[in-house]
Amino acid sequence: MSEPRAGLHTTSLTVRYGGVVANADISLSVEPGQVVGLIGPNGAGKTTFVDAVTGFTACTGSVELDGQSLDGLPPHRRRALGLTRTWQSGELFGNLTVAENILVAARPGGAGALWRDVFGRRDAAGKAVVGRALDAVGLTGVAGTLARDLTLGQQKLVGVARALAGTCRLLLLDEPAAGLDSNESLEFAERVRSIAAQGPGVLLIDHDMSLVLGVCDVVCVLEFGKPIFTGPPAVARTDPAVVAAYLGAPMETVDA
Ligand SMILES: Nc1ncnc2c1ncn2[C@@H]1O[C@H](COP(=O)(O)OP(=O)(O)OP(=O)(O)O)[C@@H](O)[C@H]1O
Repeated sequence: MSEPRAGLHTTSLTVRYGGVVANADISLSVEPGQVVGLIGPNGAGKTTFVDAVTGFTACTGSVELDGQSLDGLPPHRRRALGLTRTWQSGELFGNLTVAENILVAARPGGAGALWRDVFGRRDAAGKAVVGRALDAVGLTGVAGTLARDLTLGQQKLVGVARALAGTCRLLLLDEPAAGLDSNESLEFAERVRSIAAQGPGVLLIDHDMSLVLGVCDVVCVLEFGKPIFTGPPAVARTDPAVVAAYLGAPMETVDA
């Protein structure tokens, strides 16, 4: 018998919203430790793909994580298996601390545990979860800060920390760099690489092409829900179909 395939694998994933085919026959893999970019024009189907993989929207085809089929599982079961995501809109609770924001998403143990967390009686296990998640995104000393008092860049990182807390085998980042300046974006790229180096595969959606083409091992380009290119960023930069559909002009490679 063959070994189960590690990582995320979709086969012929298709999503229809009425007459709109938002994802058409997408077969994509994200291996452990790999950063894969999913790019394309507005409305190309990127968020739909993340919604389908994470179980928030119905699809046909199949989704597999570390050899296990996720088909038919609700979002919380997929999350428990280590499939985690961020959302396009800033989803932090501004009037909770960073630690509380992380714990409300990651904390097993039901309402009693959550109640203790929110009212400050966090146990050692909860503190360790928060500490590990913040370390992974390089944020220190902010656990007790209210989320609304963080910079936008820090808020984005806390969103990622929240997705990493608990079990994370595959991280899906939906436009995590929107609103970041170029320095914050560079710093964010380093964080993405270091997260992948610790094990989980990362699927990155963003319109910041310097970030995506600089950080990803592979990019998949969608147009009208269909993959038109899957391959190395260096090739995507000048691929005629990618240039015509999305980039507008070939992109120069910039040495770090
Ligand atoms: N819930 C929905 N109901 C109906 N149509 C939808 C729904 N969500 C998305 N769509 C449509 O599906 C297509 C893909 O949208 P999607 O949001 O996945 O694109 P996107 O590539 O993420 O765009 P953006 O870069 O603007 O975030 C679009 O035509 C969109 O209008």
